[in-house]
Amino acid sequence: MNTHNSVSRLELVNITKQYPGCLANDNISITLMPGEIHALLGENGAGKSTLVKSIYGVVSPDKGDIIWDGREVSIKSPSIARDLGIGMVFQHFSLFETLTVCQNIELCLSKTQLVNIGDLASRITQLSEEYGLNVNPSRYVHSLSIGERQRVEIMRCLVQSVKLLILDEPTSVLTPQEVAGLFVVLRTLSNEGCSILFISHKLHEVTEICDKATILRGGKVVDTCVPNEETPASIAKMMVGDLAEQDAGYAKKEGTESVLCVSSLSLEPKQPFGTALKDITFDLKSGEILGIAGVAGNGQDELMAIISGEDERNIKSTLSLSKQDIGHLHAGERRKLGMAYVPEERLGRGAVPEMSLSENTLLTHSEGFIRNGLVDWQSIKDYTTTMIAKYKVKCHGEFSEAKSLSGGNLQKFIMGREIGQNPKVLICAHPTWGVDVGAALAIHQALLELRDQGAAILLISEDIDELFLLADRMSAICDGHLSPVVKTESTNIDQIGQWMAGTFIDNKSVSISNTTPAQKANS
Ligand SMILES: Nc1ncnc2c1ncn2[C@@H]1O[C@H](COP(=O)(O)OP(=O)(O)OP(=O)(O)O)[C@@H](O)[C@H]1O
Repeated sequence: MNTHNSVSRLELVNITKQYPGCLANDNISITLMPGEIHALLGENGAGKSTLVKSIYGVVSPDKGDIIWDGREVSIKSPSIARDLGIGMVFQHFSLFETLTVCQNIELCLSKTQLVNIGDLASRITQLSEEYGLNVNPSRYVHSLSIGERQRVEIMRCLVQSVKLLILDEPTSVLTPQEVAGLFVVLRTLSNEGCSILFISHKLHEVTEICDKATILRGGKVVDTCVPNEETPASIAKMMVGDLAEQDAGYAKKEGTESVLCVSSLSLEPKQPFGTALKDITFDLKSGEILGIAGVAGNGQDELMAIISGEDERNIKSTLSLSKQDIGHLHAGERRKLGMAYVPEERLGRGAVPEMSLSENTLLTHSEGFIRNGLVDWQSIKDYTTTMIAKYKVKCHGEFSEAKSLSGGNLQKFIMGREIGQNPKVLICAHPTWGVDVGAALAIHQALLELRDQGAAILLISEDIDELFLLADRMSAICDGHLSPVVKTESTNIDQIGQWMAGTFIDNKSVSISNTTPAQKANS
């Protein structure tokens, strides 16, 4: 940490925010010095996002003071926050999909900032190289993967020369190499005097990068610590009270008969900057978890969309479920055959923000809740209530709108809703994105139980540690090619890391999209 002077960068004094029926922040006081990297920790629903939204002017606190560079300020809107030098990267990104990266960044800059910057596209390219972000200013946001969108959000803050950068779970969608790259960026910013407020559930990262941590529970500060004097386990204990048992490793299983077969699947991308799938062949067996690792933007989205039926193009017999061709069926028909699906984007694709949790349940449970052509609302409500209890989803009840849930709680709900259907095949991206340690353990166990009951689970993730923990067989995707599929026990992180960079592809001239500088150096 480089504390350039003794005046604090940001001081929060007794911040309090009440939502109907929920005291989200209860008299929270925190001080951040210039250059300090400060972690904000706590289980799902502890009040972290609400607090940082108050700093960024998205939420207005009912009570409390914000002192910025030694003077009291009232941050009534994000533009005021940005003018002060506060930048924020949200859990759910706020980018316009139909605009380019450059246009998106331009939108949040004032006229004066634009004049000072001059040629914005060149500035983005320059910062991209300086910080190793690999952000192309002319690409359309709709063509970018989640990981790439996050880098655009970070770029948006860098362009504005921020003095405080707030990151809400920045690493949950990044590969190990990208996380390492991000940490280099954060350390550089810290050395330049920029303070960083970092929300994360990945405690080993907190102990690695953060100078201080504040732990919230039930909207209150319950503890503070210096992370590198702690262990992930001791911090977890501060967060959730009694220590959640750490994942020590689960027994690997061998699948039985093939349930989902993908054979020689080649497909042009639907989006202009998407990735073509190239001759993908694999089978997913009953009673196994198959993990597919990959750097964001290498065909994962396209593969998930075509398997789930979200991409409605008819791929004929290249896709079969229990020996029945399903390439021509739409998503609802595939669900009826026993397929469930958890997309990586929870708000918007995994759940409709304005609908209640019960209504969201109905959307993906085509079977079971319709009787004689009528919706059986009581059964839907009962099912939703059971899932809320089972996965400890913090909300007011089945009637809560999806958008009122904290990110981790919505993820728990979506996972529970899909697992609860006892699907034959579960296609799932980032199952524990933004979920706290205790809940991640519950989701892991639910996935393993589902596997042990005979379900076939396809896990597509950038979290390589989680893939090694859960998957029985592993593979990697690069530039739309799928690597060989091997037993997890017979491979290691190095090999999968190399496959993620495309070393298995015969044609050496293949372009590796979205690789970080570190990966390029390795490949
Ligand atoms: N707009 C809203 N209306 C009602 N309640 C809300 C609203 N936004 C948040 N809450 C509630 O406030 C509490 C704190 O939510 P917050 O999003 O701050 O938690 P969090 O610590 O960031 O959780 P996570 O780790 O899951 O992101 C939760 O119980 C949440 O349901």
